[in-house]
Amino acid sequence: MTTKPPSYLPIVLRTDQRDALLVGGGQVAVQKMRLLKGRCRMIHIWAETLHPELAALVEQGQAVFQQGRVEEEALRAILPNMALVFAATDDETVNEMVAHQAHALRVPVCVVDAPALSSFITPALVDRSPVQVAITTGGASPVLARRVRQMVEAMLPARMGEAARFMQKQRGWLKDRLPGMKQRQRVWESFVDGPAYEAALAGEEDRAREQLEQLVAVAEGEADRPQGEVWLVGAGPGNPDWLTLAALRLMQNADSVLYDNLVAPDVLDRVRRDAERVYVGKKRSHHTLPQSDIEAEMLRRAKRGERVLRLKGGDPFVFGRGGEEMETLLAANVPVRVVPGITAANGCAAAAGIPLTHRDCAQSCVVVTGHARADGTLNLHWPSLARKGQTVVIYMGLSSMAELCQQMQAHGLPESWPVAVVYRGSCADQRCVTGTLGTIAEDVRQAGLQSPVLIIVGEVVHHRGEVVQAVPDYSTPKESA
Ligand SMILES: C[C@@]1(CC(=O)O)c2cc3[nH]c(cc4nc(cc5[nH]c(cc(n2)[C@H]1CCC(=O)O)[C@@](C)(CC(=O)O)[C@@H]5CCC(=O)O)C(CC(=O)O)=C4CCC(=O)O)c(CCC(=O)O)c3CC(=O)O
Ligand SMILES: NC(=O)C1=CN([C@@H]2O[C@H](COP(=O)(O)OP(=O)(O)OC[C@H]3O[C@@H](n4cnc5c(N)ncnc54)[C@H](O)[C@@H]3O)[C@@H](O)[C@H]2O)C=CC1
Repeated sequence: MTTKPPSYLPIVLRTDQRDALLVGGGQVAVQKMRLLKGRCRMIHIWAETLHPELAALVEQGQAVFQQGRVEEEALRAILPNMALVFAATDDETVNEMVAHQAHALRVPVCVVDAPALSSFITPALVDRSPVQVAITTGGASPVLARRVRQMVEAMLPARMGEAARFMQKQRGWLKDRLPGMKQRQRVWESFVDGPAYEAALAGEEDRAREQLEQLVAVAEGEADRPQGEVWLVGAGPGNPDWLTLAALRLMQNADSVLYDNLVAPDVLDRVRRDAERVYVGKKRSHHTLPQSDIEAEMLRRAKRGERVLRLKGGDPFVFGRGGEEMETLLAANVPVRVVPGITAANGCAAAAGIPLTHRDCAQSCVVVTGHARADGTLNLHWPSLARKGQTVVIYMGLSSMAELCQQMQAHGLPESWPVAVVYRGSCADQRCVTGTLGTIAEDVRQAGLQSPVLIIVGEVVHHRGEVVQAVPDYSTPKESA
């Protein structure tokens, strides 16, 4: 005969005015204590021995300790004062006895290693108080519950609790202003979907309040949709696992996204499905849209209320022209948020296993652009680049590689000076070619590398390690040299 698995109802129990009892003082009791701490009036711990973390809590007056073996009589006396009980000793018969007494007195009890004896079980918890997410597998797999918690942790902004508290504070006056519940609901939906929410998350109460007032005015039919915002966001070198949590959140919230060709398709896939996608290009010498048109497009969209995501490969402030875009937008009074991304120097170095600095050979690292001037020459200060003890990282340098290598040697570096060229670092089709100032131009030509590449010049290239690739479905890098 098969027994039906237990069913559980997740509810939210008020505990601040009640005490809780922990029977047992070991590692597992510590885990349960962390849940109770700050949520109950007092934690009572009954055990023979006490884990140092529990002892510290007793010291601080947040828990009281009763030392010794649990006794039935005394247990029955205190149980009715408890909101809940954990039986967490390593002695099965003791845990059973505690459960039995608790059931008799109808006090909720969790026996940590015996769900069958428990009237409740403990969920994994994501805490952004007052926002809390409890995860249960109904006892099927605590490790799975913990894994789900990790996923939810990554999804919820760190300061979500702050935004929730802000929203709570506004509910009183909002109810007076907008008596219709449907109307209020719509205002709150626009709030959490929009820049006001981002302001609340950032702790900018005044700005959030101002924007909420605007939404209310819109609901009352007294104003147009408020102005939008532009988010300048770095998408990193291409591996979607290397996006920041903030980038991912904004990608999920944007109304439209303006992206250039360095943004990997895997990254773009993570943008909200119904966001309008605008390709604004930028490959060497054939810009899809000139920079001024890109800026005008962002302005136009923000002015009509959109949350515009300007998604850039790498980092917006490292050779990304994010500085110019920010200045234009701010001059037009459009609010701008900037979220950094992993820039190609960091990303390609990590992906290729080349440290950018190393105590043995590189005390500094210089990043420069290898983008040539109209006359085809590079505008770089060679004496400060061609130095030992330093790593030089060149962005967009493929087409001027020959001049670069020649100038480095003309300014004092030996022909044997190491160079690495990384193509699409961190992406599934990443490649890395290594050589020297004397050979690399030919090595790269033979390997058939195209743009985009990042060039790393310096002895750190000798420290290159065969690192495990960051992209999970990726076998081994296609190698030459
Ligand atoms: C039924 C339940 C009763 C209860 O304790 O409430 C229970 C029971 C048992 N746990 C066992 C083992 C482990 N438990 C964890 C971790 C957690 N266990 C938690 C809850 C629960 N555990 C309840 C079900 C919750 C649900 O599924 O909904 C979490 C979620 C919350 C918390 O503890 O606060 C917390 C993760 C918190 C987080 O990280 O977010 C780990 C991993 C680790 O510590 O990393 C291991 C070792 C790996 C393994 O063995 O699986 C064993 C076997 C003991 C043995 O074999 O000796 C039993 C007994 C049994 O299953 O019969
Ligand atoms: N639910 C869960 O998440 C997990 C449960 N477990 C189980 O939980 C139990 C406890 O594990 P740990 O905390 O690691 O054990 P532990 O050995 O570190 O601690 C046991 C505690 O129980 C106390 N104790 C034992 N008999 C007592 C009695 N008669 N009266 C009062 N106190 C008594 C001891 O003084 C000690 O403080 C074990 O049975 C273990 O198998 C283990 C891992 C995870």
